[in-house]
Amino acid sequence: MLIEFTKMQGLGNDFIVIDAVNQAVELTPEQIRFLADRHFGVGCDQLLMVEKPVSNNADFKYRIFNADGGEVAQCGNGARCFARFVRDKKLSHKDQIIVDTDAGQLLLRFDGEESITVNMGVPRHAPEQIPLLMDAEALEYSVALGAEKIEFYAVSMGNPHAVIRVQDIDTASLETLGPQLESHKIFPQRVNVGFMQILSRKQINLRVYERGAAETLACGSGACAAVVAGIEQNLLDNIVRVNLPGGELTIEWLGRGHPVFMSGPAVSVYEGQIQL
Ligand SMILES: N[C@H](CCC[C@H](N)C(=O)O)C(=O)O
Repeated sequence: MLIEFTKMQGLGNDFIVIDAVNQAVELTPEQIRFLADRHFGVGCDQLLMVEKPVSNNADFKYRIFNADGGEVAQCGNGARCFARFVRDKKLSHKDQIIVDTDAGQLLLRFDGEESITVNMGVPRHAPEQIPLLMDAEALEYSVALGAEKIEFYAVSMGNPHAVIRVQDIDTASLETLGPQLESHKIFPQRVNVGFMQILSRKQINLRVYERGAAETLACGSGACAAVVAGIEQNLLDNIVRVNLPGGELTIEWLGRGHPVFMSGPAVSVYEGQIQL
């Protein structure tokens, strides 16, 4: 099977994007792991499949696969790259695109040439992803990891996130705490782990150890989760600049019951073909 793809990135979070509207593509988890491999394959954090919509009011469906081959329901940086992809490929000329995902519908808007804004939906109450959320009022949870007691905020953006507040992201123990929390038994579907350093009520630094991909240069849904955590704990205002290792995102959230908006860039790097 010859597959045509576009390599894309959003703040260094990188993707293989495949048009599965105009080419018949079915990939096994093993094939996705091969494509994502940075030595033996193309290399990416996630692989995105662009498909025909499932809803009458949507323009497309898009599916997300982590580098470990697992399918997931949400990807913020991927949503922006998806929008750039369908415009560059002339699959849509609209300024606003509705896309079906396994986390519900997303609305994407082009803000001029550089930036794309995604309505990421309302933070979900998802006890199947995060059973702790059954205690809906708790703002913070804790878990013992070795001799340490780790406190975190938990939220689903359609995908599960645990947000740990740290004094300095450069000295945060992502390499140890990331994998330990990612696959901890309190997260039956595993979890993305964000490490948030609050600089002011309008700005944070963030690093994310992603489920199924390890640390990435940026995580859009992780940026949304971190801002929700900060606002819920009355530490942040409604519009926040999130500084990630790969660049900046602007996140806006008006509070419970409201959707989270994420704005940032999306870049096509090169076109490719690969024989599977
Ligand atoms: N690792 C995530 C999927 C990719 C999310 C991230 N790349 C983003 O930009 O939101 C998960 O397993 O839920």
